[in-house]
Amino acid sequence: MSSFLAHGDPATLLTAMVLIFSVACFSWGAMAHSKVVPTKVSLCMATVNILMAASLLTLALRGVVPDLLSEWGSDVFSICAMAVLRATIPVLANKRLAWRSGAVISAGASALLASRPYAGGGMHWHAVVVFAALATLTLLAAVDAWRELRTEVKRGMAALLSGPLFMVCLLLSYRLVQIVINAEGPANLLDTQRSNVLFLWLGLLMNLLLNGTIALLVLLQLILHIQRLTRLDPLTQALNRRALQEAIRIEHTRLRRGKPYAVLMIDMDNFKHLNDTLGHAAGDAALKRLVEILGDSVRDVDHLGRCGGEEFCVVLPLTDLAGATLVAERMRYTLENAEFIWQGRPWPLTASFGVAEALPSDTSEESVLIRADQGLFKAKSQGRNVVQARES
Ligand SMILES: Nc1nc2c(ncn2[C@@H]2O[C@H](COP(=O)(O)OP(=O)(O)OP(=O)(O)O)[C@@H](O)[C@H]2O)c(=O)[nH]1
Repeated sequence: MSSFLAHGDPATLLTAMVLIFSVACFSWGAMAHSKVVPTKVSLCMATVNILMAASLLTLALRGVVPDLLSEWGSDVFSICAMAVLRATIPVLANKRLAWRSGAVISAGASALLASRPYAGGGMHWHAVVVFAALATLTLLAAVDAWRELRTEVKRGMAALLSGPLFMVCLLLSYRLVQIVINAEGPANLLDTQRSNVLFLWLGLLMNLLLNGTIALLVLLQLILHIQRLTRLDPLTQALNRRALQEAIRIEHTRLRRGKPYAVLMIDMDNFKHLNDTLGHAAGDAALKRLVEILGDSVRDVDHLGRCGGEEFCVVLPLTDLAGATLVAERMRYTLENAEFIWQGRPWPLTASFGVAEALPSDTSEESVLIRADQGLFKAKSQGRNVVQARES
């Protein structure tokens, strides 16, 4: 394989790379125009490809224009391209551009590159600086991608999706080590030596990997976004009724394998009065505040959802009645003592809670929900702002 890849004309390979960058740039530009993909991401990726193509094209001007414009320009373009790519990764997770580290590394590397002349054996020093900067920037991008992905998908999937970026980083580090160890070795991309041609082939693969990985990450974000839209209540961002039903069904299947669960039914007290006094917008804000407060009392494995109106439900896996009652009591207390201010006017928020645990005799999740509902009804009839547990 490596002997096959070692064949090839560097100029042809570089031309192929420029073509790939141009096509990729056009595709990202088209996506930015269509607004299917977040515009910032597509524009950044179009910029990455323009800069990479510019880096290779500037190299072709060697001998025609002064060194500063050809070699130095080419190096700086490639470093800037990777800096933009690194900055783009957090944008995929709807965060801000991470441009600072890229700007510092690009500026530092550009200054170092300009500090020594390219002519007369200076090539080696410059290659070390370029590959060190590129490898560092790719590592930062890969770590960022891994970190963002870990919060959204399983560990294996995160490794698979951020893997190509780590691979590119390894490739660049390999090239760096090769240059450092072999001080006389080829540091010029137009060199026809076997190791350089092999590196160019890998570089071609690297281009495809970089663009392909980012396209895949964009696709993943779109899928996760659609999933969020179908699973979340648009007002409160708690789970919607359908997602809640699915969660309870799954927990009920686990009950048959000896894994208990409990359910809390929660209803905000005197919500109609709040709506009638402060207005519908205040009611909406109160629902959001309620979810915020309840959300602080649940674990990552719990499922908090909105059943409709001002009624909510929490599914607590691996929890018995006593544990669920404690959680409900903590929620009730926190809500009662939390602040809700609407247009400068404080308003007390309280809720009533019905608690039930799943019993081995429950043929379906419906029985658990009915008991939790009965507990809630009792809590309301006891004067509200109360937790009521139903044993059976
Ligand atoms: N602002 C707002 N109000 C809603 C929403 N969904 C339902 N409501 C209102 O919530 C109110 C529910 O009133 P009730 O069922 O009488 O409940 P309550 O006033 O809390 O009474 P208790 O539960 O007995 O304490 C109704 O006025 C609904 O119009 C919503 O999404 N936003």
